[in-house]
Amino acid sequence: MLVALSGRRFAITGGTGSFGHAMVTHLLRSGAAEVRVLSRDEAKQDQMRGRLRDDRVRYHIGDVRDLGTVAQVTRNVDFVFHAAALKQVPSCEFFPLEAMRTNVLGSANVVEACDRNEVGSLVLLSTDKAVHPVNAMGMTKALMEKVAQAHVRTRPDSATTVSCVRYGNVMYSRGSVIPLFVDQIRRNQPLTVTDPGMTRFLMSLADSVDLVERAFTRATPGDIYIRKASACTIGDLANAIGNLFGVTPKLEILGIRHSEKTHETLASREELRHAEDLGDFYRVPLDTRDLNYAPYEKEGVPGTDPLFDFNSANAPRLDVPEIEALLRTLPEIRAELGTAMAAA
Ligand SMILES: O=c1ccn([C@@H]2O[C@H](COP(=O)(O)OP(=O)(O)O[C@H]3O[C@H](CO)[C@H](O)[C@H](O)[C@H]3O)[C@@H](O)[C@H]2O)c(=O)[nH]1
Repeated sequence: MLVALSGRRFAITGGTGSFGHAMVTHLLRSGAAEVRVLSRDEAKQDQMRGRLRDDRVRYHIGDVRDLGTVAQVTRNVDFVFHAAALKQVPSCEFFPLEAMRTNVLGSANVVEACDRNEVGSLVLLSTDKAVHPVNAMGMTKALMEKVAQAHVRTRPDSATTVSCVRYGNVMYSRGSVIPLFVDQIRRNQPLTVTDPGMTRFLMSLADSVDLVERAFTRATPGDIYIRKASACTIGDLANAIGNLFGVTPKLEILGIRHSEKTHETLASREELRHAEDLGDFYRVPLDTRDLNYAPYEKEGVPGTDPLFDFNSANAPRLDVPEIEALLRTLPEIRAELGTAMAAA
């Protein structure tokens, strides 16, 4: 139960996406007084309205690219979670300026609106692809983090605590590889694996929501919260999904896709140098040193970088049975398995 958050008012940008939707559901269960959902797609809002049937949710059509819209949605709310983004790697690659407009300028609007409306806490959703970015999606998310931090540096008197949470892959999110593999198994098709040795962090939606809650209630301005997620290889993931459905899947190897990394990084070694280890999480605090040139040239901090980043190759590695167990906790997989058993 979100004791600190119960009875409060929230706004969520991108509230109809997988992550936003899980957050809205969690906040309603935890006693939120009002949850405003800002998103562009009226059909998805309508579906969500039908599913949730809760008068505490208020739906706003609009785009984070418009400051006026965001300012209106964030008036008189206590907490804002910013999840709206262009997050498909290929579309951001083809249209990097569109990614800039939504992920960077849109995020700047959200920060500005929250500051003006004196929102208590704003949490921005980032991704492992923002660390040492190789594609436009990751680059714009990295800049989003910088926009959030620059705000904290330039407006230390702001009433709003601005922080970021950084995630790896959220399991079963829309358009991601797990629902794709499940669908391929259902259709009796080979599983299209890019590279069996490729690794990704795995996080359930429930764990993701938990990290946002922590940032809402405990972050200090400029923090980046990172969960120490476990990882797996894509080959093991394919086999684990096959096992769940009682098949030995055929793999069709595609090769690494455009602008894709073999391993993802959640925290760079430069960040780990000053990160606070909170058990299940890292807190990367803002470097608050004055950025005027004189102190920049003269004031260093003693210390050495650790040798390694925290990445999906050296993170705790889940084996096939462990991946199976994790997959079984997902409501979507349970529903799929129930249907598969009923059909058998
Ligand atoms: O047919 C496929 C599709 C994907 N993969 C592999 O499966 C892994 C996960 O792929 P996803 O497409 O599910 O996820 P990505 O890592 O490409 O990126 C996803 O996770 C990111 C967070 O890290 C962002 O949220 C992003 O929008 C989202 O697509 C990757 O190693 C990918 O190569 C396959 O093997 N076969």
